[in-house]
Amino acid sequence: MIEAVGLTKRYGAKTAVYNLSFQVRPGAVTGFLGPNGAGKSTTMRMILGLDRPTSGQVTIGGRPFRQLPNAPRQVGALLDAKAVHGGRSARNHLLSLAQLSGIPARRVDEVLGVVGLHDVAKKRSKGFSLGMGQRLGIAAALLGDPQVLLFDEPVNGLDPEGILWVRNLMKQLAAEGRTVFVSSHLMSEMALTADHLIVIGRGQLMADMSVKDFISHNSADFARVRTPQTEPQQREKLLAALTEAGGQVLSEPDGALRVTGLPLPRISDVAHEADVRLWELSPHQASLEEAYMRMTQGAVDYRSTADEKSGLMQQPPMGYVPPQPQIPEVPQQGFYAPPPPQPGQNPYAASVPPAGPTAPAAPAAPAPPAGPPAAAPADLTKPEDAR
Ligand SMILES: Nc1ncnc2c1ncn2[C@@H]1O[C@H](COP(=O)(O)OP(=O)(O)OP(=O)(O)O)[C@@H](O)[C@H]1O
Repeated sequence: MIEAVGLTKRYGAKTAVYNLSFQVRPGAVTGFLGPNGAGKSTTMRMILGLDRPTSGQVTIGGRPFRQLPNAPRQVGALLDAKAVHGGRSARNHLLSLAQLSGIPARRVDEVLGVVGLHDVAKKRSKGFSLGMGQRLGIAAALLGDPQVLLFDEPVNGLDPEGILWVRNLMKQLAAEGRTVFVSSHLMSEMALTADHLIVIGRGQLMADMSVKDFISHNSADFARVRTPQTEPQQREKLLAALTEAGGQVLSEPDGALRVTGLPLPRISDVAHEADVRLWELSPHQASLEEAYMRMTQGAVDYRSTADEKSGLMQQPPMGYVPPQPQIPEVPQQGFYAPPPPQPGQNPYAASVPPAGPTAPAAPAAPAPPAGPPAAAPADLTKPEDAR
């Protein structure tokens, strides 16, 4: 087991890891998640005795790494796949590591086979692709057949087949009773690989729970509700009415309201009672990636801004009509989100047929008036919120 207690690391004025306490247990894959710069690599380096904590401590099986007898036989790690002497062949690189730890040479051939590098074992590693380098790093971690394994972003640079291979390897190592600690910044990958999650942001613990719990806490259903953009007071009225009715209401960046805790028919009733017109009422399910981003959004170091293309914008040619998004028709039982109407149009005169198996066929809708079609965002008819 890996155990961190009050782990803190400062580099001058920069606090990379702050007061981090967690346990990584054997027999499970524990995902270590956090955005870029969250402190994952720093934590891993401290676990491996490569960086000294400013305060706190971290132990493996009750001892700091540097006090473990024959540590390479107990702990294997992939930290930086590029930390290889490029002039050496894959086999020679592993052989030199094996000799340092008293590991027999035949083990080198075994691990080369496990990671699929047998055929290129004699090639110099400087010619290796990123994915091959990752495989070589994983081979080095497996060399001593250790009980504790740490992998820092092991799927970086791997193709889909390689990613699946790493995923299965992690699971297999955990099923053999080993402690497997794997960092990533991708929630989607960890949801498929890990049993347990430790999430950090700006060096601090944000979540420590099983993947199952993370999913059940964070993939709740919610409704998106939109009122006419031209009448902001309607939105405020609805927000107050929904809160009063017991809903939890959050504002979305595009002005819509995200409502949890109230079923869609109740939201419709509340809006009707408050005399608020709705332009959208649609069911959604929060994705795990989104839940993770919400959790860590205040802890992101690098944020992009919109590219204003100062002085570089080209005028579209005369007569250019921008392509309109194709909106797939995904019927939602009983609900649909009509596109925002154009000024002067009736928002409910759209040609969407009523949903439900017994609904009569809708009469053919009249052709829309000439002019630009309504710019409906593609998410309006999606069952899940993919943004
Ligand atoms: N040697 C160092 N000197 C100064 N600052 C450092 C040093 N190492 C890391 N940091 C800073 O500490 C913070 C945490 O870095 P770290 O590499 O641990 O994050 P990470 O979660 O592994 O990020 P990434 O996913 O981008 O690799 C960052 O702000 C980084 O700039």
